[in-house]
Amino acid sequence: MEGAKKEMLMIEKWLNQHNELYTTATRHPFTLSIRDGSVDLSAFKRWLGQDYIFVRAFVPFAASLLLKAWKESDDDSDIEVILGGIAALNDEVSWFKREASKWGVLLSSTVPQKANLEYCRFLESLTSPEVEYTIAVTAFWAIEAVYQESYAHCLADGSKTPEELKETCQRWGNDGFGQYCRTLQNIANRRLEKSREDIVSKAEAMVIRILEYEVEFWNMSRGET
Ligand SMILES: Cc1ncc(CN)c(N)n1
Repeated sequence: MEGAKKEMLMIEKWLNQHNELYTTATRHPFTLSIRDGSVDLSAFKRWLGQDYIFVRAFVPFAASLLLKAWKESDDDSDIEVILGGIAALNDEVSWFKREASKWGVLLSSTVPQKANLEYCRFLESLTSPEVEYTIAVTAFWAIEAVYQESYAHCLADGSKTPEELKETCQRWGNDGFGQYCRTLQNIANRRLEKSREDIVSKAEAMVIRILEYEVEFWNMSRGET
């Protein structure tokens, strides 16, 4: 419409403001090496073992988010979206077990590295009832979005992703997961629009921390820690 200026939504605004950090998280050398086919398979196996541990901690966080949505959300459909996400995580746990056995990664003896332990501890802190739904759902979106963006890039035009890693990339890079992340983003934006200034600032700080944790998580694939 002529003359009408569209207000930028909160998350879009943050992604512009923190573009450098977002790009570091979503175009990390590890995922770029998958995309260009130069990936070191031992790095991939390290990532696989560590991510299985992370996902196991992510499930209780998602469950706590479901409880917050039930208590605090102004829209009933949020619960269905989050429940769908939890169902996908159920599949994800089974997939990790199958994939680990395919690659000879022994999950039972995989020791969580420092960056993973710290990220999991952070997730656990977000399960507290004192953490508001708006903050938690924004965190949930950010965590899922980094994987979606990173792995979709491994499948996009010009990628040379090895055949045996395409299924991994599909898991988070598929269109359905992309749509799910956009729905989470819409929920977070809707809540942020209605939130007090201090909640919005807290949510922004949360997104920055998550992007930093995600970068540290990818860094673990180098196996230096
Ligand atoms: C570290 C991390 N971040 C995000 C996701 C996507 N669920 C994951 N599996 N692992």
